[in-house]
Amino acid sequence: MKKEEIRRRVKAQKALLSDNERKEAAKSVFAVLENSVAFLLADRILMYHSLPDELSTIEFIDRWHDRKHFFLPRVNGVNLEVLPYDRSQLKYGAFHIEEPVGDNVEDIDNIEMIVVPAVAYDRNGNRVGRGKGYYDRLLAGSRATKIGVGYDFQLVNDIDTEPHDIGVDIVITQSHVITVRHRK
Ligand SMILES: Nc1nc2c(c(=O)[nH]1)N(C=O)[C@@H](CNc1ccc(C(=O)N[C@@H](CCC(=O)O)C(=O)O)cc1)CN2
Ligand SMILES: Nc1ncnc2c1ncn2[C@@H]1O[C@H](COP(=O)(O)OP(=O)(O)OP(=O)(O)O)[C@@H](O)[C@H]1O
Repeated sequence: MKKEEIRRRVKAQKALLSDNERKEAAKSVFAVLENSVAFLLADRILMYHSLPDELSTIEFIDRWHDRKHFFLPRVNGVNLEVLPYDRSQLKYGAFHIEEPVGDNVEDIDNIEMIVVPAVAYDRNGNRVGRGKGYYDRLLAGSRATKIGVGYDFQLVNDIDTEPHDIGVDIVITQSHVITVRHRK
């Protein structure tokens, strides 16, 4: 399926969710994540600070921030920078997403796990984002374990990929956990 078509469909399905469905989905997806070997082994983890239409990461970050080193992305022009998460030091940035402040930019090589937001994933770990290529550019330089999380309907049958697309290693939704094989 074409990326534009996927974006349109997922947006329509998100609009139908109740607050309770949103809450329950985030709870169960992050419960799977926190019990995964990959998460238990990782200390330095790049999360995303959720937008209202994404699985909420707020409760999860709150729960674990004393025990893991969390990082968040910050938009800088066409690129994402990675900075340490500090709850008291967040500011609304581009796209009205809360981002870290300061100049403590982390080298992406030091990140062991990345929870990658997306509009949709398929069973081969391909992803469709919001169409600006931020994560494709960031992930191109990283060997971290990449985890995609989303609602069940964000797992789609197949995604038309382009050469610059970088996929994820694991996809977690409420009803599915997919470990992608044969990734480069
Ligand atoms: N929570 C979160 N943080 C993130 C991302 C993300 O997808 N989710 N990003 C992932 O790249 C980067 C920010 N990129 C973004 C790109 C577009 C839109 C956005 O709201 N797009 C509108 C379309 C508006 C427009 O075209 O300008 C939309 O999707 O409806 C948001 C974030 C970095 N941080
Ligand atoms: N590694 C890269 N280097 C330069 N440009 C890139 C790279 N990856 C993607 N782009 C550009 O970014 C634009 C958006 O790509 P695409 O539609 O695949 O984004 P996306 O995967 O949906 O978004 P995101 O990665 O932000 O979640 C494309 O025009 C593409 O040319």
